[in-house]
Amino acid sequence: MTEFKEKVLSLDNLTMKYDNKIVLNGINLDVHQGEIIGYIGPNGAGKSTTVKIMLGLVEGYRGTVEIFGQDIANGDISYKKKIGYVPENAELYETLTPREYLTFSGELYGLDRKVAEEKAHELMKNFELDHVFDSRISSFSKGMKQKVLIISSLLHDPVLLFFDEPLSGLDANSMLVVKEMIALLAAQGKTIFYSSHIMDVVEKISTRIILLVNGNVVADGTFAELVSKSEQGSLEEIFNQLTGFNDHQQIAERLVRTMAGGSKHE
Ligand SMILES: Nc1ncnc2c1ncn2[C@@H]1O[C@H](COP(=O)(O)OP(=O)(O)OP(=O)(O)O)[C@@H](O)[C@H]1O
Repeated sequence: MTEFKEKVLSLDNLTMKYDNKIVLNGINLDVHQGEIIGYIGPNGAGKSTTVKIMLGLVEGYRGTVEIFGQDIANGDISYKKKIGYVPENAELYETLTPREYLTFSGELYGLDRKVAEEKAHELMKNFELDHVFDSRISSFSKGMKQKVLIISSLLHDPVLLFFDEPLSGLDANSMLVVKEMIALLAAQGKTIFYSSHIMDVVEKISTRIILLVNGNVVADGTFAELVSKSEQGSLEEIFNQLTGFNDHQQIAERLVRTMAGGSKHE
């Protein structure tokens, strides 16, 4: 594999509070070109907050965030042109068609209208969606909408991609395509920051895994390094161990007992 050395992003003592509650507790992180970072952690750990800060969507943090060697607080937002983002909860303009929506988002990133439209059509074909290029997005299934979002994040050929649960709603075949595409993009020197709760996918695609718990990085390394430190066989087991979670069985039993409580069938 080609080795890329350039530092793409750097977090130095990144700290964030909401109403005096610490959400990020001094994160230090350097990410280099070509890395696929699996950014994982329990619900509420601070993953989306980190990503939104890097995208310039959340302010009020402390510490320094550098992207492409530039402090994002310096007022120059041109770094965003080289970033692609698939948010977890996306807002699509559903009354538009993919032709309209994708051409518009391509133009926002500075592409020529015709180029954006042709590229969007080509990418839709790759996802076997060209037959609905002119249908309203509101009529699409969840997986079809997710594909439009992924296409929208790729149109301007970004060098840094943030994917938050990108496989959400995709069928098994489409998942394979996206996973393979991520590996190819990284091999070309693009950098991927991948957040997901699907541990076996993160385990397989990431070149480096970062586990965030209560706003602290508690593990950072390749899957093999994490396995050798924790003596666990899967990322799911490592996650359970490092988040101190081992009472899933009792919780499930409590849920099922509570569910039956007060029911007429008793
Ligand atoms: N705008 C906000 N105002 C107040 N608190 C917030 C805000 N956004 C996030 N938080 C809090 O910050 C913490 C971290 O949230 P964040 O969305 O970053 O977690 P996450 O790791 O992405 O979780 P999940 O896996 O559930 O998506 C949570 O306690 C959340 O309630």
